[in-house]
Amino acid sequence: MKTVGIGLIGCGNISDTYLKGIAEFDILDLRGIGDLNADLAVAKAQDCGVRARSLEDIYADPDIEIIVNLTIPKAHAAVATQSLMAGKHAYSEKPLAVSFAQGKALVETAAQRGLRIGAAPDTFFGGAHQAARAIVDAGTLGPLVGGTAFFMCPGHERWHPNPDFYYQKGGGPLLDMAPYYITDLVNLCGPVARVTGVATLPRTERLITSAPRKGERIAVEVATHISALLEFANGAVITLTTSFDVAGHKHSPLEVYGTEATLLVPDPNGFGGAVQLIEKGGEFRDVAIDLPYSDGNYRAIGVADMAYAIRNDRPHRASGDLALHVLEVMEAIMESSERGAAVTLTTTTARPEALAGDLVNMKLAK
Ligand SMILES: NC(=O)C1=CN([C@@H]2O[C@H](COP(=O)(O)OP(=O)(O)OC[C@H]3O[C@@H](n4cnc5c(N)ncnc54)[C@H](OP(=O)(O)O)[C@@H]3O)[C@@H](O)[C@H]2O)C=CC1
Ligand SMILES: O=C1CO[C@H](CO)[C@@H](O)[C@@H]1O
Repeated sequence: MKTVGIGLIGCGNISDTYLKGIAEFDILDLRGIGDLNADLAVAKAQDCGVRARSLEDIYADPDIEIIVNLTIPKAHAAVATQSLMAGKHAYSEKPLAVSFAQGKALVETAAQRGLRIGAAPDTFFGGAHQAARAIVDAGTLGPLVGGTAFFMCPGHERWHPNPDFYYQKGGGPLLDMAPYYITDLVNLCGPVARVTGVATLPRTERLITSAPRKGERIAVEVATHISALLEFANGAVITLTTSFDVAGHKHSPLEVYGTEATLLVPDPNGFGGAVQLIEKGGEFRDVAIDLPYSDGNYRAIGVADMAYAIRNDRPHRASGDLALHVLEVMEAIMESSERGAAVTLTTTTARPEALAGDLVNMKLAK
């Protein structure tokens, strides 16, 4: 099958993971990397044995079909729009955009131009999350009733070299981390219909404790502790809390309850981990994970899926519609907090197809 040319824009912290991931999928042909900071792109290219190019050059290259956008959230929409205007399919890191209106415009632009738009997270392709999905699809849980989703930590200024964006519009624990949780929940339970949320901002300033900017302070523009109730279209009600203000906790990342059984799902910011099941009257047991992509970090599999989808003329899974729905859920949580009332969503989305049908010899190859 003809490979798909890839241009990568944004050579910061997460780019190494993508460069490794892109190299793992035969369908992807990386044709160049670029960054606003051209020196950074050159240094990264030298380290990784790839080619640094100017942004203009990447947008203009007819052999590049997909632009992978690893810039900070505030730049996602502009870079994706420019990619689409240059006739390229666009795949962005999460969130799709910093507002629902921006995300909607992107999805519309892609449709008008007959191009694809997609976004991270792609961790739901992971073997553990696909195994959890198979349990739900088999009906083992019975009708879904509810669940919990928790991401809570003391904040990313402890380790990220340039953590400002986590405290600006498009950041905060909700837009930064909830995409993993909400996307996996949609993968398992289907779309969300209505949300209620309460968001707080316990600290207006954060102290960077990571190198090289240790000691600098960041002004906080967004809520950093948010609790929400997600009412799914199928009737399940799931509690979600995301926080950058919690020293530690002992909740599981994701629990899904049905009338017949409870499913424990591992951290959706990863591809693997233990999936556990307890059926009524039984004991917790580990679910066997005999699916691929559970033993490492396969970020960029969503890009590979988009590339195969282009060649095989089928929908891609980490789609613009899915990312837009997730973005609307997050924005609605904030709106609910401001208004003190539940907010009904305007979008819905189909669950992404389970992975098995596109695997050949246990590798994504269709
Ligand atoms: N860090 C992580 O562990 C993970 C991050 N992500 C996501 O990946 C994205 C990037 O994160 P991360 O790598 O940490 O961020 P970084 O800040 O480390 O890197 C982002 C890079 O993008 C560049 N950039 C900003 N705006 C533009 C633009 N308009 N055109 C071209 N380049 C631009 C920045 O340049 P400059 O600094 O000069 O502005 C910077 O070099 C975010 O959406 C984040 O949520 C996802 C998973 C994990
Ligand atoms: O998306 C992300 C994945 O997890 C990291 C923390 O562990 C975040 O910083 C990041 O933005």
